[in-house]
Amino acid sequence: MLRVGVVGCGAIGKEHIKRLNNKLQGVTVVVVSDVFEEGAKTAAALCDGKVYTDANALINDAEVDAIVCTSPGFAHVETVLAAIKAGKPVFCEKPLATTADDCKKIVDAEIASGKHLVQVGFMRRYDKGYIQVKEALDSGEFGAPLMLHCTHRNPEVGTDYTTPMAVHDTAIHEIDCLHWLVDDEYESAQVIMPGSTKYTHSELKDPQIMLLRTKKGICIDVEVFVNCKFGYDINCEVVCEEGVVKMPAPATPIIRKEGRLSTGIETSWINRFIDSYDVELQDWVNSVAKGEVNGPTAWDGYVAAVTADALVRAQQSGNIEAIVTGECPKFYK
Ligand SMILES: NC(=O)c1ccc[n+]([C@@H]2O[C@H](COP(=O)([O-])OP(=O)(O)OC[C@H]3O[C@@H](n4cnc5c(N)ncnc54)[C@H](O)[C@@H]3O)[C@@H](O)[C@H]2O)c1
Ligand SMILES: O[C@H]1[C@H](O)[C@@H](O)[C@H](O)[C@@H](O)[C@H]1O
Repeated sequence: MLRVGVVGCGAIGKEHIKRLNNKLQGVTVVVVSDVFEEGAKTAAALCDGKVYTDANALINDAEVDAIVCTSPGFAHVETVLAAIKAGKPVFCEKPLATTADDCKKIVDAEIASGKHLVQVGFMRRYDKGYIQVKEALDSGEFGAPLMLHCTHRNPEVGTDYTTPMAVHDTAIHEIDCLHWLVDDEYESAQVIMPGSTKYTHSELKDPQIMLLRTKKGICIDVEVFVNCKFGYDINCEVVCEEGVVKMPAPATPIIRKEGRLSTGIETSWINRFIDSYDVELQDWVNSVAKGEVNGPTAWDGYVAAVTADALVRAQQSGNIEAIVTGECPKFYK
């Protein structure tokens, strides 16, 4: 039985504690920590776990075999580096860190440790819909992919959410999964800002159109609209030489009522990707037992952060910005 400690007991921390303890096999949460003690106590009640307010105490607790890091992005680097230092596997929610420099520190520390310890929570690689699109593209039946049209819409975000977060908190999911989908690397980034919705504030331009070009010349547009009001709406359509492949949305009943034909739209990430989180974390638990990392690695987290940095520069400059990640180290091949 893998004994896990969870660092950060907010929204997704509590979701992961429940799934690790009640749904998944071969794992149990024994300790939780949060800088906010009351939050940690509430989460501990979900798993009958021990409580710390200091993440380092949790990481170095002899009862903890592996760590799940679900604190805010800015706090990830410290926890992941401490886990590597302790020689313990760590599943880190996205983003791995909020800057490429911090992700590089994690990559360097993991390579120096000589052990594969870090997995990043890019759960879309485990999503049934994206996997179906990938299988279709990999079959070669549709020819080469030429363009991707994507949307990432949230009903609303908190008032502390700012323009760069549209990249490193939200579009980071597309940044990771789209180049994986088409098996290519990014070359450049650009951001176009339409007029903003009345539901935003002075520190957040919303919506934004993010454009990515890959080395093979594939052009990707991602609409990020985090106060769209109507739902949690994730779409991805790949235009190929010989057809178009569109990701299916999870099915909901089709209703006929009062002269209207309608179907539901998810309103939260919790439900939209609920199956992906289960599959992702079960895969992590299984691979940790074998001393492996099967899912997205620290290098994937670093590549995403370099791309995110270019998009943030593009938000500020209005120009096309280069994306240069360098060669993938042998350790991750
Ligand atoms: N994969 C996904 O779809 C997905 C969905 C939601 C959130 N996330 C990611 O999960 C992380 C947490 O997001 P959330 O929505 O649960 O945030 P949240 O604000 O609800 O929770 C964060 C928690 O961490 C605590 N915290 C802050 N600093 C800490 C520190 N240094 N050490 C320990 N705890 C600390 C806070 O008190 C809070 O309880 C973020 O990185 C976010 O991007 C991923
Ligand atoms: O942390 C959340 C989460 O990653 C969601 O999947 C994304 O849609 C939100 O924009 C982000 O704030």
